[in-house]
Amino acid sequence: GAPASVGESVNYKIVGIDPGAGLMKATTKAIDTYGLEKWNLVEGSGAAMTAALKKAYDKKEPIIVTGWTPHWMFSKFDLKYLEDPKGVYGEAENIHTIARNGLKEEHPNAYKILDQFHWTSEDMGTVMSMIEDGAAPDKAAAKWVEEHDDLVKKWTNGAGKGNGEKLTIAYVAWASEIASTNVIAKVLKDMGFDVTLRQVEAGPMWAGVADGSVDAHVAGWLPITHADYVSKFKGKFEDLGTNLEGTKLGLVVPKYMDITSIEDLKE
Ligand SMILES: C[SH](C)CC(=O)O
Repeated sequence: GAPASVGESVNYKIVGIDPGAGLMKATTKAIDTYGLEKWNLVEGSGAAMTAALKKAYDKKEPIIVTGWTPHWMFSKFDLKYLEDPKGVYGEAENIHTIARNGLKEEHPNAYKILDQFHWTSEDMGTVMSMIEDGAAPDKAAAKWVEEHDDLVKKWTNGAGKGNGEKLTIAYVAWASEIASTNVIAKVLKDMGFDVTLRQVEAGPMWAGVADGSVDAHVAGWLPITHADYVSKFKGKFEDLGTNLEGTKLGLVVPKYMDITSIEDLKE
């Protein structure tokens, strides 16, 4: 019969990640905005999405995933973002460091280090790739910190020692945040803080900072991606500004697929 449409070739499925991610909300909006009524967004996790991507890619099979930059998948696989002519996924965004109210007064040295934490997509990509290549996240972070003493010294500049002060940092198991969270945790530990990392979903990550059970997270995708969490917890956190600039979200496919736009999914 006629060659399968792209929808038929992937059973009208977009392979997503954890439901709390802003990327999932944006993709649900894209399905509606582009009139993709036959399509379904499959919930899962970052790891399940990359596993499905690898499985399809290795067999040169069609697949559409929710993707973001920075991510190691762009260096591992030959991928492209589908054009988003209706601008559902917005423009380039940034990642912010978010602290609980009171952190500055109670842990001024930790606050200063978190406030000064700032690196590039390339830096994050290096750590992400080490982890993807099999390094334990804390070992990859330690190696990167050791090799970037000049930059790390800017983060700790003017901050005193932690003297065993306890800090809890939450994160979601997105490849990007596994990398950044382990790096900042290593720097804080080297400065003498007793750091606990707590892996949670996106909602509980923001809620933890708001209720004070979490001291900070370095996973605030703003201004649009986490806008819902910002409005939900308005006044109950302090935004310390960006720790990384120039992120991107969207639908991602292997370059061997001959579609170029989200519009191409509509038959
Ligand atoms: C999956 S991106 C790292 C962040 C988000 O979509 O909430």
